Amino acid sequence: MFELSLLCSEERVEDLSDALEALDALSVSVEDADAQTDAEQALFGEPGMPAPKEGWNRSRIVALFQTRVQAEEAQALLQVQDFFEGSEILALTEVEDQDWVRITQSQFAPVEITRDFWIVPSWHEPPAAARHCIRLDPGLAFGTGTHPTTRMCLRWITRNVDPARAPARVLDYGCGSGILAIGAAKFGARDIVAVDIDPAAVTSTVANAAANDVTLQAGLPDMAQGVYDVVLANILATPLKVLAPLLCAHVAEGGALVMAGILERQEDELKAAYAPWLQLEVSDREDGWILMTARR
Ligand SMILES: C[S@@+](CC[C@H](N)C(=O)[O-])C[C@H]1O[C@@H](n2cnc3c(N)ncnc32)[C@H](O)[C@@H]1O
Repeated sequence: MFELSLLCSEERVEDLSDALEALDALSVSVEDADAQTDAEQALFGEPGMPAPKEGWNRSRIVALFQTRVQAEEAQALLQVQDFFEGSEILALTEVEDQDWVRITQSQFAPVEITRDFWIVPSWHEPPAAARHCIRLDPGLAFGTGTHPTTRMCLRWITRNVDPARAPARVLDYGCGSGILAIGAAKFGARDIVAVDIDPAAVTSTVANAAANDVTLQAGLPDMAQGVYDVVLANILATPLKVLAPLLCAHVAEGGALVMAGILERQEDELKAAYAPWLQLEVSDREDGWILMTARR
């Protein structure tokens, strides 16, 4: 492929971008020509909202073409347009073919939860020390083991779900990728329900469970019925407060509630919200996040 880049003022960005698209560019991107210098301008936008400005004072437009002929034709045609005045061609260069799959995959290394428990993408060999291992690829749903909240829940599982004891009934409420439910299975839980309000998370959980030879039931929150020995909920403080009566009602006598997604400064408000049912305590901390647990 071939990349044509040009420099223009903010007023010319729209006309030139439209023209490049009309000339069969595969993609057109606009960036600050002064990025990484003292003259760099910060433009802040909200996802899904129109850009705050069409471009920067000095904008660099980069258009990608399938062939050199297309890129050269576009360059020649643009240069004779009146709206090209004041702009300049920066370069026309060939873009090397890249193995994007390999480049993307190389960014995801195995994640260590404890010395012998790892989250390992399918394209990696498990580390030699990994006695327990979850095979998980980054996908649409949250939960690849890289977030402190997920890691704290998994560490709790390693310490408290015991393969030698009776099969534990576990509820993963807000399962995302299903990582906690699968982690519980790896440590001996045998009766596992994983629920999420996001149907894409349910799909992801089913696929990840199958890839790990784990049997569980996954579905929307209504699937959670009755009481469980362990209730895991890594959501966020506000929904956790709203869910307090529901989550507590799912904790069996002698069972444990394990919650993450809570910032250190939210400890007291969570304790107060759960006080009518359970006494929460902080049992782990990482990067400003806390793990709050309670026993019935
Ligand atoms: C932070 S992710 C946690 C994913 C995974 N359990 C982990 O520990 O990495 C929170 C998940 O909770 C789900 N969620 C948010 N509010 C929920 C609610 N009220 N009921 C059920 N699931 C909810 C989200 O869709 C998301 O998948």
